[in-house]
Amino acid sequence: MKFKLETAEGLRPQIWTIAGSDSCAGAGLQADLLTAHDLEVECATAVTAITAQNIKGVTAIQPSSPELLAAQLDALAATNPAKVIKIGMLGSAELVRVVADKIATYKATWAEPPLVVCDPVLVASSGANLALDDLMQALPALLAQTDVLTPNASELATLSGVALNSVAELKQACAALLKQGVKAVWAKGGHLALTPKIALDYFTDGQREIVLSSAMIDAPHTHGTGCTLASALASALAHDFFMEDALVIAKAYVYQGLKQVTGRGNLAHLGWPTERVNFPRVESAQTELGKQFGLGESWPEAVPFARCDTNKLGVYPVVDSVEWIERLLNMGIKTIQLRIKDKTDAEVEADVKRAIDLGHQHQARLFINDYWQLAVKHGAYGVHLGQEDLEVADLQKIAAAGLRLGISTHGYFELLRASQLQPSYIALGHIFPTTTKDMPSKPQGLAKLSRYAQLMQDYPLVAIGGIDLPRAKQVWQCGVGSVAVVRAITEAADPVAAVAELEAIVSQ
Ligand SMILES: Cc1ncc(COP(=O)(O)OP(=O)(O)O)c(N)n1
Ligand SMILES: Cc1ncsc1CCOP(=O)(O)O
Ligand SMILES: [Mg+2]
Repeated sequence: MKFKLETAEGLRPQIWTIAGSDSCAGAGLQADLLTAHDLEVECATAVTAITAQNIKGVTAIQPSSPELLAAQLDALAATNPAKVIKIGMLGSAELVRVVADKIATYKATWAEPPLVVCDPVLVASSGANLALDDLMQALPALLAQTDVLTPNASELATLSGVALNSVAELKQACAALLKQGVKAVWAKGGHLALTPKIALDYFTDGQREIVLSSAMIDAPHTHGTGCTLASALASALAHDFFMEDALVIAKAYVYQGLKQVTGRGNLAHLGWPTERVNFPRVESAQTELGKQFGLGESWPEAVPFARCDTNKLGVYPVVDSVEWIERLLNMGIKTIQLRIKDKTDAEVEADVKRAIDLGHQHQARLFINDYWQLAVKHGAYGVHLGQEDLEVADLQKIAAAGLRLGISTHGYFELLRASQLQPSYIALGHIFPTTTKDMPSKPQGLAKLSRYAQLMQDYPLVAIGGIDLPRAKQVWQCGVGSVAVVRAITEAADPVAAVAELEAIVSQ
């Protein structure tokens, strides 16, 4: 079942597009509206220009007056404050100044300052040059208000003054824009000569670098891809996805649309992306492209792990003592985890060994959290590791010993990156608020969970975090194969009844 992505008030989040009208509706505000609708946000518009164009090019432009643009923005600000503002074509320096001034005010005065995604439409993908010299001069004021800039190769080269003949120059160009006050740059590689067969995108905010790749699609037309990508990014950010998640959603949305460019040459708008083939590959320090980009973040190499004997791992208690392991195995639990925190190997070894032995006796899938060396040493069914654990664990050893591996993930990006390691299961969390573990992020909720489950429907998936008995049914309806719980069992007045109730839910 797919749950709706909506605000606490039951509304679609609000975004704005400040953009030009494209008469053929493949790009500009028309593309933004179609994208926003597909990605389940409400999109208000402030029109910067009316253009006459088709996929062959732009034949006329009539910019809005600065007063008219300002009036549109004032009208929207009064009743529809935006969570994210997407900026597209701004036909003149005066309009750039109006937008930069207004956004500076919103950022300074709104209770929830908007995020700004700016697609610097200097050259449309159809080839028409919409840039004006004085527009370039006005741009720095807008760049200073921009959270993510989404230039294509030629826009990036023009704005930074750096030719893009190498990875080093691409990075240099992005660094130059960060210096101008842009918080992050997402350089779109669709037109990059560096990797002709791969549509490669490079994101940096000066702290982290993300490289996403997809096979290049030989589409007859790419009109509107830039606008669509930026508005898809804005839409995903409006749903509170992390930046890295929003990037992969946007790239997948454009990719699926490009595969089905319409007979008239416009990108297709096909709804929320759900098919894994349309999602990009996440490059890492170990991959060919990752090496080319000098990605530093340590990330393990992919190794094939033993598979779980089922995709439906069912009720999955996560407990911190051998006593609980024994009690629950005696109740018939078949998937279980020993999760002891903050002790030395020597302190936990006896408990780990005892739990593993009990797992074998009951023919249960016994996972050890964190202590992977002890799990290997004593032959556990599997190991559970989080994102940070992956940076230090030796996955080759875990795989070579025939243990299963479960990995924690917290969104699309981590899910895709984890799936590239082909673990035995993937955990998705935290779904609801929890007091059991300090979580740096917000709970994911059912709407996001149902989308992850749809994307990875052939994979053993485990949902975790704040799942109590009343919520377990809805979590199960999202399509996961397992419900992992701590307090729902350990703090239940009657743990036997709680297990029975959970078992009844997962057998539906
Ligand atoms: C099934 C399952 N999912 C997630 C976790 C959390 O693992 P991790 O992120 O490594 O955090 P700690 O549990 O180690 O605090 C888990 N243990 N089990
Ligand atoms: C270990 C862990 N990882 C993500 S949430 C969580 C704790 C889940 O505990 P509870 O079921 O009591 O909310
Ligand atoms: Mg851990």
